[in-house]
Amino acid sequence: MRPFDPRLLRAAPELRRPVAALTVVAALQGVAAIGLAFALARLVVDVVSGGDWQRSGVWVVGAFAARAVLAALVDRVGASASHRVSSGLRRRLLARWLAAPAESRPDPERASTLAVQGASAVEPYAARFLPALVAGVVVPFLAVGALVLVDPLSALVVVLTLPLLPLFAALIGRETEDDTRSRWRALEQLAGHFGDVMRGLPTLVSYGRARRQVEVVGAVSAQHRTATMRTLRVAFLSSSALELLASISVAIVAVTVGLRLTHGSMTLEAGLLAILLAPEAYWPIRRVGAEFHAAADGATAVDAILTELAGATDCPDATSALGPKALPRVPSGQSVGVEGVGYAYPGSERLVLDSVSLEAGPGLTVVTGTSGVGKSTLLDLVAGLRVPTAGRVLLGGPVHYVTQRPFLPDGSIAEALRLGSATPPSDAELWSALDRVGLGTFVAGLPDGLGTALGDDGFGLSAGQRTRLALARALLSAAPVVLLDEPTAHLDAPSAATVRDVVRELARERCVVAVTHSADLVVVADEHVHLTAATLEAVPA
Ligand SMILES: Nc1ncnc2c1ncn2[C@@H]1O[C@H](COP(=O)(O)OP(=O)(O)OP(=O)(O)O)[C@@H](O)[C@H]1O
Repeated sequence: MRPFDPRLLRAAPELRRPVAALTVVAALQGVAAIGLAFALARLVVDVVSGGDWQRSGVWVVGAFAARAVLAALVDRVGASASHRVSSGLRRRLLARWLAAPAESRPDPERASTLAVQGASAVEPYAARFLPALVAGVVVPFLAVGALVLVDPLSALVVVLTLPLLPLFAALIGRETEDDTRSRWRALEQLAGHFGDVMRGLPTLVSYGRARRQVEVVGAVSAQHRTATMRTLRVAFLSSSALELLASISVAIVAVTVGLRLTHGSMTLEAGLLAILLAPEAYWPIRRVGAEFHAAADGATAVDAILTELAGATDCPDATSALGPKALPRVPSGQSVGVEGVGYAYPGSERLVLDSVSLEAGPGLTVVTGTSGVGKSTLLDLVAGLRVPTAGRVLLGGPVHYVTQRPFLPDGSIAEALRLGSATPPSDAELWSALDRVGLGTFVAGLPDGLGTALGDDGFGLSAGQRTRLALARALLSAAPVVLLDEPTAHLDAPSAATVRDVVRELARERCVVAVTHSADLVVVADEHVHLTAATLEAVPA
């Protein structure tokens, strides 16, 4: 866990300007702090000696005002940079995961922890810790420089004691590192377990096992709480240690100044200046220590996010980087070629597919096979979502893939339908596609029609309605290759017949490969291939 990782400036270019601005503002803050010390010392001397104290008073007020304005500026720059950085990192993480084949994506718990809490944890890091770090590097140099001119002996005391602060901070920081990591692990576990429980809640309730899960979630939360308390303890200890060290150092300066004032070997103004300037050298470093603990999660998250992004290829936007583009093309637009493909899931030696070959041209090709034989895996490979361990996939053009559980975004029905089209279809086209899949009357009967909001992942629709909505989306897309995974699953007989007609219609001008268990769909297919444990066999019509 490094206080600052230069990779962050490469991975989040939106941070470069704020960091440059913060460096300039930190230098100005240093100048204002030194100016304030000079003005205060002058004011005291003027008051004591009966000089022009009003003029020094104006300087003091001016320096205070400048410090306040600069502090507000730091807060503003930090706050706006933090929002831009966290959303930028989140966007890049998602683009990376969408562009990568399924095998090289992190598991869902890690992905959600990184993209949600991880990216958010970067906000205090960018908004508070980075400004403190920049000030911690710039201001002490200016303060010591001014002190050298005013009182070299005090400057020597500061130069000798100042390095102890970062040294102590680094030693305590090493302790924090393990605690913060274990806190993140506990958080990932908690997020993953909680997600699993929520998904499986209906099953758990029906088997009477829900109560047990409350205990398990409680135990994982307790682990997270213990790790958090440990981190906080170290943070408080660190702040106190740095505070004590800085106070002792300033006290040494004050004692040497006091002795020299008593002996008359130093003027009152120089003595006051030395006592006022010395803390200016320590406080920025103390603040770095305090903010580092507040932003320790952010530093760990930055490290994890940058490591994750380091595996990224150049992918300007998520959709364009999806698999099929990268795959070799076959001459005809509406065709798919699978040549000797083999596939084993990550972490498993077992080949789900072994030397499978398939050629599909314009028209409807259905793939059948017993449950679990690898049909969906084959479609994932053709869609480019997974990378074959052997052989290759050739594609005629962009692919539109309707999975068994199609994704519907949290938005309106119109947005869900327009998701798969490069040029957004008109409302009339949306209605026509809905009519063709038999959903026109249902959507027209909804209070907001096409504008009706769907919940996350199509919440509010039945499984069959979701499948038909996804099929309407396939109709609206211009992709010459359409892959369908069990398009007639979850449908009653009349709806299945409607979907069969739509699939046939799709197959008139495109290459449609449909995985199915439905004999009715097999009957209307142009080609039928049957996947057995290790191979695909053409079935005569
Ligand atoms: N994420 C995964 N990790 C490991 N193994 C998997 C994973 N997904 C599927 N499998 C295994 O791969 C094999 C093929 O699964 P696949 O979903 O492709 O079968 P399928 O023929 O489509 O089945 P169905 O007709 O029931 O949908 C199965 O034996 C399954 O256990």
